[in-house]
This record gives sequence, structure tokens and C-alpha cells, in this order.
Amino acid sequence: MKPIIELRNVSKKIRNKQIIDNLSFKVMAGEVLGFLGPNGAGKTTTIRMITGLMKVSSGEIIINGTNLKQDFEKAISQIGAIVENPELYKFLTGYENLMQAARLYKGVTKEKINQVVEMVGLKDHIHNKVKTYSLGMRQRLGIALCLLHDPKVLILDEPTNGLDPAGIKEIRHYLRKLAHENNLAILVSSHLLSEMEMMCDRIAIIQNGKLVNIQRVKEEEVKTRPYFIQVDKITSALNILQDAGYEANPHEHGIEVYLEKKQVPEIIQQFVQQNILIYEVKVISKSLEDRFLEITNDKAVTSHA
Ligand SMILES: Nc1ncnc2c1ncn2[C@@H]1O[C@H](COP(=O)(O)OP(=O)(O)OP(=O)(O)O)[C@@H](O)[C@H]1O
Repeated sequence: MKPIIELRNVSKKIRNKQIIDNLSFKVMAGEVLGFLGPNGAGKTTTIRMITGLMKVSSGEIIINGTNLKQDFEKAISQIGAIVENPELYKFLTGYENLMQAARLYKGVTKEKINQVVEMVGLKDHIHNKVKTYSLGMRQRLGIALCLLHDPKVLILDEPTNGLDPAGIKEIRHYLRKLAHENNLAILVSSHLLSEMEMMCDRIAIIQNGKLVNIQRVKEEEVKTRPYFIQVDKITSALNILQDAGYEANPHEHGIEVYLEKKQVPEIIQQFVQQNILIYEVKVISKSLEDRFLEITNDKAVTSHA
């Protein structure tokens, strides 16, 4: 999988207050990454930086290989985003809303409009007025608007706000479909673990502007488990794992990496060949929920808030 969004040591200071602190993560083509954190953790600020609405104080943001600072137009043209609620004309039909937006872009054909309608499952309702739509349908129309210019990245800030469980399920279905079938990299933020678990392939937890954890969700947790490996050369070990396509991050005095049991001896062999000393290998068995509650100190946010 190819990283489509990449943050490298991104920091943001506003009036001497460190809002985002050395944040690095990647969102791959074909995955939905959840950006989870309590209120005020820095999710919106990060999303505003990725979408070019706010400048970084330091660090780099790379969108599909283009550095946002070096070629803003090119980087931004690959992003579709809903940062606040989608702006919709409620007295027009869904189709008319799409036609309005299409005028802003060059070369959006009728076929393209029909294609995005199909992608978000609104075909049967697209000629009805938006005021008759449920919140979930409005979100889906908002997503269709974002897709008109063929972005590689879709970014949605709190897309489930105000939706009932059926609406959340509906959005989840279409986001997963877009990621998996159209190979989009999707970043969604939320402060609710339960919603993120329903929607995402991986979850990145942020607190006080820092990334505290990235973990794969559910199904894949069954196959792969997070291992902690304590080594002397963390960077070399990380490079070996990441080059081989493993999801690995620095963790305390070692590395956290998602592995299947049968992959463990293979990794140890590679480390030994590269003269990396291994002091400890253990499974980190905590669930995502344990980690999140621990991280948020059981305050403000719970998985069922
Ligand atoms: N323009 C600003 N000036 C000063 N402080 C700011 C500014 N924008 C954000 N902050 C502060 O930065 C921190 C992170 O805010 P941000 O909105 O990014 O968090 P969030 O995780 O999106 O939270 P929420 O879920 O409540 O939207 C908060 O403490 C907020 O008060």
C-alpha cells in the first residue's frame, strides 16, 4: 500500500501555545484511518493544516508525493474534504447541487456526476430536493460533492455528528466502499471510539497534540497482534520493518509492530543479520478500548459517550 497522506514531524504553535506537537503518521491508499481524540486534542487543527486552511509551524505534509508547502495547488487538488458541515442548497435537488459544484471545476462531465452519485448510493434520490434528505443522505451528498474532482484523499471532520446509529452505519458502508473499491485514502475524525471502530481500518489516537497510539481495528486484530520489540538500534529496526511493509512505530525503548505469530522468527532473523541486538519480544495484549481509556484517563470520553 502506498502512503497518500504523510505528516512528518508536524507542529503548530498559536500564540506560544503548542497545539500540535511533532505529529507523524501516514494514511495509505485504500484505507480508512480514524483520527480519534478527546475534545481539544488537536484533530481539527491537524485537519485544517492538511487541507491547507492553516499553515504548519514546522514539519512537512506530503499529499500523494507532493509537498504541500512546495506545490500547494497540486497537493490541494488531490484532496476532497468536509471540514465543517457540507454546504448544500436545501431547496435544490441533490443533482442540482452537484451541477452547481461541477461548474467550479474544469471538465466535470455528466458521466462523472452520475458516477459519484452511484459511488455514494444516492441514485434513487438524486432528483429529490435536499430538504427531504436524512442527515446521512446529506452527508453522502456532501461526500459526492468532494469526489467530483477525482481526489486521491477524502478528509471528513466528525462526519457522524448528529447521525443516528443507522446513519453512522450507512456512512461507514460508503466510506469503506470508497476506500476499498476506489483506492482512496480516507481520514475521518471523531471523539467517539465506538464510532471509529465501526468505520475505520486503523485508528490513530491523539491527545494534547501528540500521537499516542496507532492501532488496527477488530477483524485484523484477530490475525495480527501488536508486538513490542526492544532493540538497541530503533531506527534501523524500524526501517527494516517498514521497508518490508509492516506497520511499525517507535514505542518506549523499542518498536511496536503488528505481526502474525509465524512472522516473528523471520523478523528476529533479519534483525540478527543486521547486527541489531534484541532484548525483549512480547505481545502487547491491551485492547483498543483499554488503551483509549488509559490515554484519556477515563475522563471526558468513553467508548459509549
Ligand atoms: N486559533 C486558535 N487560537 C488559540 N488556540 C486554538 C486555536 N485553534 C485551536 N486552539 C486550541 O487548540 C487545541 C486543539 O483544538 P482543536 O479544535 O484542533 O481540537 P479538536 O481535537 O478538534 O477538538 P474538538 O473535538 O473539540 O473540535 C484546543 O485547546 C483549542 O483551544
